[in-house]
Amino acid sequence: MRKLAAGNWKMNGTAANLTEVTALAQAHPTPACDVLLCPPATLVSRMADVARGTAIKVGGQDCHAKSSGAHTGDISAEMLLESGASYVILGHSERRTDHGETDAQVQAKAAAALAAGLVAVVCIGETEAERDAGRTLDVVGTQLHGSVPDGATAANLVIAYEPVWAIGTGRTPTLPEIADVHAFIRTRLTARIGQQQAAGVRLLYGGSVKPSNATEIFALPNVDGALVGGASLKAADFGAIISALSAA
Ligand SMILES: O=C(CO)COP(=O)(O)O
Repeated sequence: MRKLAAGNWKMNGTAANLTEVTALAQAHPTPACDVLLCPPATLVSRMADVARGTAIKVGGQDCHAKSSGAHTGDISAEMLLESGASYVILGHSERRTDHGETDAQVQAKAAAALAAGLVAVVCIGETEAERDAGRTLDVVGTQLHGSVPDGATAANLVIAYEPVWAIGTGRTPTLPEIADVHAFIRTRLTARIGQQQAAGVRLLYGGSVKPSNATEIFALPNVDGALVGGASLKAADFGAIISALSAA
């Protein structure tokens, strides 16, 4: 499978930051992995223009489950596609927290993304309290089961395991802990969509991935890339992560 280095710019970036995309494309003209950047919705179209003809793919950070209608402030999967996106992040823990998104809503959004022809990057992960209570696999399994839509395949689904307590904190699980959760996700995905498809779904780790820890994380079995927040904003940092993944 072709691995995936995905950047989530979250609510960061204006047109001035698109110089980072140009720099990244120049530094990595033919990466040995897929490269994705997900800017705020306001920048999707312009980033897609900048990235056209390069190895960089562009994605959204959320979409509505419906393709159009009276939903002020929302955007649909079809709109993202038309803007030049080929991926969309769904069910990020910040969406689940800030907007109360449930597994059922994430699943409906993911179904809409697949129907529109986007690749859905479905995010799952436990809180610190859930990990401390020994409930990590229980929580991750429930989120996975509830969030993956029917019709998901290796080609249209990516899963990002992002422990909530590791996001933006500089803390990460231990390497064996990451490997355990990823193996569990692969097993559960196999039960959900079958061995052939599940084997090809990219499982990303996310949460405080940096150039300094990327190589050891990418060496783990069932880690097929990363979903990177803060370190995706600068071409130098994200480029180093792309190099680490390309070498893995
Ligand atoms: O939430 C994340 C990516 O979606 C991870 O963010 P950080 O890499 O900033 O910890």
